[in-house]
Amino acid sequence: MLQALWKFICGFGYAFRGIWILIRSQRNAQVHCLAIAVVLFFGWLLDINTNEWLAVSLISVVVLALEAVNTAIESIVDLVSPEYHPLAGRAKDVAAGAVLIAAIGALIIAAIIVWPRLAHLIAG
Ligand SMILES: Nc1ncnc2c1ncn2[C@@H]1O[C@H](COP(=O)(O)OP(=O)(O)OP(=O)(O)O)[C@@H](O)[C@H]1O
Repeated sequence: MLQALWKFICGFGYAFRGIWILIRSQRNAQVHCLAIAVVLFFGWLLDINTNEWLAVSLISVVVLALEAVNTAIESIVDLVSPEYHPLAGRAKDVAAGAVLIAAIGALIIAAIIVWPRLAHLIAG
C-alpha cells in the first residue's frame, strides 16, 4: 500500500520534471507561457466574464499540453529515426500541426472576446 502511494507520488515528480524540461528547453513553450501571461493580464484589464475566463483557460491549457506532446513526439522521432525518413518528417509535421490548430483556436477565441469591446470603444 505504502509502496503504491510512493510510486504515485514519484509519478507526479516525473511529470513535474517533464514540465520543467519543456519550459526550459523549448522556445515555443516559453513563447506560449508569455502569451498566456499577456492573455491573463488583458483578461483582468478587460474584466472578462466567467464563461470567457473558462474559454481562455481551457484553450491556454490545450495549447501548452499539445506543445508538451509535440516535444515528446519530437524526442521519440529523434531517438528512433536520427536519419532522414519521410515518416519521421510526417510525424513531426503532424504533431506541430496539432499545436498550430490549437494556437489558431486561441487566436479566434481572443478575437471573439476582444472584438465586441473594441467595436464598442470605436463606436464611442
Ligand atoms: N528524421 C527526420 N526525417 C525527416 N524529416 C525530418 C526529420 N527530422 C526533422 N524533419 C523535418 O524537419 C522539420 C523540423 O524538424 P526539427 O527537428 O527541427 O523540429 P522542430 O519542430 O523545428 O523542433 P524544435 O521545436 O525543437 O526546433 C520537421 O517538422 C520535419 O519536417
